[in-house]
Amino acid sequence: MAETNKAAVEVFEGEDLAVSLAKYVADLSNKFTSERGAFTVCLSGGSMIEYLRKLPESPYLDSIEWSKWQVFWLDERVVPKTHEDSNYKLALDGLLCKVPIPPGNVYAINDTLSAEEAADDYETRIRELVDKNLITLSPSSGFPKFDLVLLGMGPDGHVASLFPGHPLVQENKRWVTFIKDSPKPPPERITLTFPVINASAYAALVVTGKKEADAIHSVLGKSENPIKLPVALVSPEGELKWFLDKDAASKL
Ligand SMILES: O=C(O)[C@H](O)[C@@H](O)[C@H](O)[C@H](O)COP(=O)(O)O
Repeated sequence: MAETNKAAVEVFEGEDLAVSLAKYVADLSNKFTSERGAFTVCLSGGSMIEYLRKLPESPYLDSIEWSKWQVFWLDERVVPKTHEDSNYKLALDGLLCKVPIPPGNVYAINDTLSAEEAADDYETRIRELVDKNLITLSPSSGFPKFDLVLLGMGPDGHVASLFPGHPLVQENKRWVTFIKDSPKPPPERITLTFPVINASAYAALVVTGKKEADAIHSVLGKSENPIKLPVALVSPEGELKWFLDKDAASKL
């Protein structure tokens, strides 16, 4: 395992990535549920849910204290929850319907609102949970501190719905914001901002595939003039761990 700054980078073959990711998430769930009786997790769309496929299996199905999980989304598409493009639906079908997380602990985006309204609404709901001490604030930045954020990365180096060259990448006041011109369809999305991602206690970046190799090289490889892709701005207060497959790591 290689170390970069505070980040650990591991490259996996075949099933090993999903096996290791499940153990990583389960270990953090045990840590936070025993330390503070809750585990706040932010999910992504894309292939993340597929990579979490070992969690609803033995031994984790029985060993994880699912009732203590509080589930959020890093980003969501502005579509009905039943739509094929919905990140909520993806997580529901692939993970949430298979594990006993109380429905009240699952914070889906309100799909009856416009993008602007849904972003405001999601931020307000996170603020309410901060008031109830379910989510803490980072003492250094004042942004909400999730226990674990699970990030994917697109071939262009985007994370959540923070795309290269888009002004949202610089957002430094809002906790949750919206985009109406996402280069990855569908165009309307809401997303947590970088200060929230970077306040997290733990962050995992799960990246697989040959199309991602150039972006991975630009952020983790040795380059004289590294291009600042959004993924390069992931720098949590806590620990960052990269889970790569051989294709994504092929240019390192
Ligand atoms: O809603 C989305 O589009 C996702 O949340 C998105 O941010 C995703 O995490 C990346 O695009 C990586 O996608 P893959 O894991 O499929 O490469």
